[in-house]
Amino acid sequence: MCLLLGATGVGKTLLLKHRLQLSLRDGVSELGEPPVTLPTVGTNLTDLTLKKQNVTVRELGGCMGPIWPSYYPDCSSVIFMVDSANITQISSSCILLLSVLSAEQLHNASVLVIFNKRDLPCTMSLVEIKSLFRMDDIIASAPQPITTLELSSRSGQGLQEVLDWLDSTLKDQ
Ligand SMILES: Nc1nc2c(ncn2[C@@H]2O[C@H](COP(=O)(O)OP(=O)(O)OP(=O)(O)O)[C@@H](O)[C@H]2O)c(=O)[nH]1
Ligand SMILES: [Mg+2]
Repeated sequence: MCLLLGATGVGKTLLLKHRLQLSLRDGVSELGEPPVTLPTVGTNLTDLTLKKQNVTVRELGGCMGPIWPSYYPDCSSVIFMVDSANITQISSSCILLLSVLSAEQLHNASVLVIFNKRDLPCTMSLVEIKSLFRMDDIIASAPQPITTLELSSRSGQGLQEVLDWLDSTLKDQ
């Protein structure tokens, strides 16, 4: 089980329900305009078939933060999403990420941090965002292996890298 976590509105549902599944079926270039999504009150469960291996991804809505830990026991990998265009949410996202990384039950999980919404104009560069996040310090001190990626769930740019990461976590198991 892979958990898809992140503050509300960062783009988890768009990625899981309308991008990962579709791109596996039709290819990354055939995505089209994104449909409207609603805030997830609860969880979204999706099975993905990657190069003949299956992985179940569970999105936990941002508003479910207080009960995220009850889903940690079955989890072998974590995708943590950040809205890199929402500068006011950066510090709270950073605190959320630190609390996820410090959870004992997730110490053996592989972690992917996605900086989403890279299509929006006037966003900071990835270098600036990572420095606000103190990403290098986080990677150096966390017990988990952490990978970072840039993504636009809207355009699909970066989706293939997310699929490749998911595939690599399955091979490691
Ligand atoms: N421009 C742009 N908008 C995006 C992108 N990803 C998601 N969005 C938009 O952001 C809004 C929130 O997306 P959701 O997928 O519902 O967010 P969520 O993380 O599932 O939110 P919760 O379920 O409340 O935790 C929607 O209007 C999406 O279309 C992106 O890469 N670029
Ligand atoms: Mg959602």
